[in-house]
Amino acid sequence: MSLPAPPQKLDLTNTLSAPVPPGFLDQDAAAQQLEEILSMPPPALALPMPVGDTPIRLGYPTRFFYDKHIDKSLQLRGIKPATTFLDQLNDLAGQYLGELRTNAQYTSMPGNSLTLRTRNTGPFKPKNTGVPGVAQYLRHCVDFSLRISSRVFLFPRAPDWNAYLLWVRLGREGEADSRLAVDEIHALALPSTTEGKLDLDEDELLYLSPIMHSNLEKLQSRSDSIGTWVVMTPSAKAESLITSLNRATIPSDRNAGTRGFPGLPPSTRLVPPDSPEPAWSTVSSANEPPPSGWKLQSGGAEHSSEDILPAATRRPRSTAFDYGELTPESLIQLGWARAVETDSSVIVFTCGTLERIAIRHRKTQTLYLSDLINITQIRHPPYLKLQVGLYIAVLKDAISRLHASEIASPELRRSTRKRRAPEDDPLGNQSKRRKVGTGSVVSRTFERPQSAIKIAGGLDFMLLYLRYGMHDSPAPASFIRSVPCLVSADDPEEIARPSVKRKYTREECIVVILGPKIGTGATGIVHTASLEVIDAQGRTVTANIVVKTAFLAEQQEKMRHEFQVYRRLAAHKVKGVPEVYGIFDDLEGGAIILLMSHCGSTLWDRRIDPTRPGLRLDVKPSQRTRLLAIVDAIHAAGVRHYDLRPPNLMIDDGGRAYIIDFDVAQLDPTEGGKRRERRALVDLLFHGSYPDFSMRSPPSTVASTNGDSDE
Ligand SMILES: Nc1ncnc2c1ncn2[C@@H]1O[C@H](COP(=O)(O)OP(=O)(O)OP(=O)(O)O)[C@@H](O)[C@H]1O
Repeated sequence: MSLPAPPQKLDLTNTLSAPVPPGFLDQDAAAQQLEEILSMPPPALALPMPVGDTPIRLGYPTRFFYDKHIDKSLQLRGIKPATTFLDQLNDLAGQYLGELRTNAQYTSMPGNSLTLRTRNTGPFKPKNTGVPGVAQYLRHCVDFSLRISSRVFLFPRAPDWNAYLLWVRLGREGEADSRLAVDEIHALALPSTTEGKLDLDEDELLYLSPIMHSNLEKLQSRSDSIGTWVVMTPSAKAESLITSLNRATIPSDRNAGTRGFPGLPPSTRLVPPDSPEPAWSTVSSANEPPPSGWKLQSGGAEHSSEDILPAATRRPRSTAFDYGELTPESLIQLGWARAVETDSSVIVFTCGTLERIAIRHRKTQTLYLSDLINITQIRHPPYLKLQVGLYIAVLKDAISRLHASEIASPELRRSTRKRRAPEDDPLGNQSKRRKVGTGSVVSRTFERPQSAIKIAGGLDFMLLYLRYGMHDSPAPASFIRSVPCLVSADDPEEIARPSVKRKYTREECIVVILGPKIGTGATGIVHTASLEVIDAQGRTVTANIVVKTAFLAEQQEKMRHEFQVYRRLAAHKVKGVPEVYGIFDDLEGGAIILLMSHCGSTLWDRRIDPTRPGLRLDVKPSQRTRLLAIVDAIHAAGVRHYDLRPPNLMIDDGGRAYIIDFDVAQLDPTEGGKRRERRALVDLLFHGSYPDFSMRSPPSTVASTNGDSDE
């Protein structure tokens, strides 16, 4: 069987010239034929067996760490059935298809264009294994549904059935974790240009109403995707999870376990509205009045007491993230968290054989679950028609919510954003953040506050709060120091592994408040953060820092190796690399974090005219000289970096240059290796020449210590 074509844009070139005049085509016969096409059962999925012996797990991805810190006003509070939802989707599809016939908009028999896969030729065998294979299968199955919903909802006057809507995996998240049998970031998307604008050509514009055009542009500027699809590989376990979703309860322990922690000043959050005219009646029949617009809610932690009780009093056996088994509860939590992050109203749980559709009602923080769908067997309504109704419902909901938020929050209309950066507020809201911590204790002396970093260097216990996007920790995570601060420790060679106390006072705690992500790499996710401690005079002193988080065992191994390299550099007093304030371990396991100084932005992000071929770096002569001096100092300390690329060369706000990212660096390299590395840096800085600008980090050679092996 032929593989599915990649998602196409509307191609009207062959059809523009010769639409059949209305009246010449039997509209009833055309509508009947389309119904027949939509009644075809999808083929069964024959997923190839994975090669090799990497076990794949139905576990919660590492995002679990972040999902424990969702703002209370956005968390799931209830689960209810939506037993009529599938019929409603069927009716919605029927309504739009009916309009096509009533308006005599069939210009050819649908079967002429939609014949490609109408014959049942046995099971569908995707090329890929695992979740990508299931995604390929689903894309194949719903190709007609995408074309038909594009036509009836967006281009009813177009003469043919080309797909405009896309069903995709969100690119910004990078590769899926190939060890997991679940991936929860598939969505519906509108095609966009490389500049992040709506991708519409002249022919498409011809058939798009000006109102719909403006709606789509606004939608595109808000978000690059709509809806949340949680895709699993088919198995008895996955089927049982989807089947038993309706019996899931809300877990009571889904936040970090720290108790008695200090509350942060409340932040004001704009909670986005539900649609005032939902495409589904299931939810509006709830007793609550429909929301009228954007609503302010206060978030922030609520507890406060003298003693802070850590989440655990012993270090975890392993700090590495352990996927664990998915349960119906955690599967729902996974879908809900992604829906909050992408501001989706619809969540589809699918494993290529069974499926459930869920609606997220924001106001009541409730998830409404449809009846179970058997993809190949469901006849009433048929699967393909159900999908047409679903895509229309998702679009209608997104557009209606767009209007509701515009009425209540006119400044959102002025959005000129081209493409949402990964960490832009996914709610599209302008959460007002107060500067945290300063002034909470009134100073009575004129002494200079002690440096926050110096004080933090002497403390072992840390409370980690998340405060950006959908995050506002209901409870902070408890972390314990596992290596010393390289700036203030008397003897950074000493590995300090403090034990965990039963309770801590506020003065004994470092408070770190994570802000948005600024980078991701092989080691982990990097955030800006604010660090706060109390000085000897009782004043709160703060510092802006950067925090790198590592979850999986191999990431943590890299991070600990990176720390050893920084320790060597600190011992040789090398300047021009990040100051490192220690690694801390999550007392509930699953994460370690490295605290370091902020070194500005990368030369890669600062390159001149990235649209033109060739690398043109924005680097001043004095910065070049400093970068070369830094690499000389690094080499003199007996370290070879091994990854001197533009994303690892930084310039801070004061114009000072830095070199970061030592996770693949090697100790005690050969002299020849150091010379070659310096020459490569000269080539990069003076000639913009570099082997492959899109190259990722070379594979880690952490175990070896004298590597010249990559040359
Ligand atoms: N100290 C810092 N100051 C400012 N930004 C930083 C700092 N450390 C990291 N970043 C940002 O985070 C990104 C990823 O960090 P880093 O390269 O250290 O991570 P990694 O996981 O080791 O990546 P790689 O896959 O390249 O080895 C950097 O490109 C940079 O944008």
